Amino acid sequence: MATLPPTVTDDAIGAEGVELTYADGTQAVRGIDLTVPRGEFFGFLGPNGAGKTTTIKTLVTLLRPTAGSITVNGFDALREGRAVRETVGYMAQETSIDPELTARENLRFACDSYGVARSERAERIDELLDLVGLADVADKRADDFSGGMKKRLDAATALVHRPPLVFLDEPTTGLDPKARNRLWEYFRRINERGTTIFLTTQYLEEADALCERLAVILDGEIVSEGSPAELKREVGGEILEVDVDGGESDRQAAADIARSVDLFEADATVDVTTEGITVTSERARSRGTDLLVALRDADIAVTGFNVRAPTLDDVFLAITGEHVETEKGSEPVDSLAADGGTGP
Ligand SMILES: Nc1ncnc2c1ncn2[C@@H]1O[C@H](COP(=O)(O)OP(=O)(O)OP(=O)(O)O)[C@@H](O)[C@H]1O
Repeated sequence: MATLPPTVTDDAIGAEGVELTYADGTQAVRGIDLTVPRGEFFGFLGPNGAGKTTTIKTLVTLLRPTAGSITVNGFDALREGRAVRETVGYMAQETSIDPELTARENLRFACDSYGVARSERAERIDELLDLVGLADVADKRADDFSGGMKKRLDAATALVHRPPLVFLDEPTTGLDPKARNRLWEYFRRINERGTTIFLTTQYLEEADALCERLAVILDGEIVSEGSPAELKREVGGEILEVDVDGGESDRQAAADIARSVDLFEADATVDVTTEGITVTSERARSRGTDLLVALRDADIAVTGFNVRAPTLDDVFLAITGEHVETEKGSEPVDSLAADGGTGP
């Protein structure tokens, strides 16, 4: 591991009142307080443009905050930027690997950049190739790799100096589920070795599967924080989904009935969806059939009915008023076949 100062706190990241306003006046980050304990797998969620990447860039000292204080691995990000950079790994959204070089050469180059001692390089590189399942293709050019393999190599280059804290900015965007799952395995493994992980992702099931704790950022401010289970509890009950035959006016009429009948608590939420309505309520399960009766009495044809526990997507919807956008309009860059066959 990279050397930490002798008087480190138990926190990998401590940020207070951090603000970042770009030169054109865009207030991307507006007063963020954040604590990430050492060893935690932490997730940072938010819609596009909410300020996730800007926050990461201030934490890794690529951007200087307009206000506030940041401590990373016990170092002051404003006064000890170099020490911060030496003790963190950063996997940016844009790949940092050189397609002309082999996997091994890319890692050698990263060792050079991070000043890894020559005597340690060969062993370190072999260990990382093994960790991310690229040992078999170590001497092939990265250009021939699938999207998933490139991302794994990219993650490995962020780890050559054995940083105790790694920032992963949307590391699985555009990958198919199989390649994504494979990366999750490696991230879990890195975390189990004691590395603190700060992850941003647009895939809520990814955050749910990996993260011990999450913060949601909206318009440059953290609006919610907690474990995935805590955030789901905040949604307030279960989700009753009712599919309704007919058009928008029928769905609207169904929603009006759900709001007017005395079945659900006052703060239950009723939303119109493309298929019908959803009711988020502590009584979703116990009063669901009563709602069906009320809808039938109003001559509204119900074609489907389901009660389920909230997901992080429901959390996101409740907090931001929108579902998470996933692919940003792009096709997955990976394919099942292209990612197979290497590593464990
Ligand atoms: N160099 C820049 N100059 C001016 N404004 C910027 C710059 N970079 C980002 N922004 C703006 O700052 C805000 C936050 O952007 P940021 O990239 O941090 O969000 P994000 O949550 O990471 O979004 P995404 O998921 O799309 O990457 C946005 O309004 C964005 O347009």
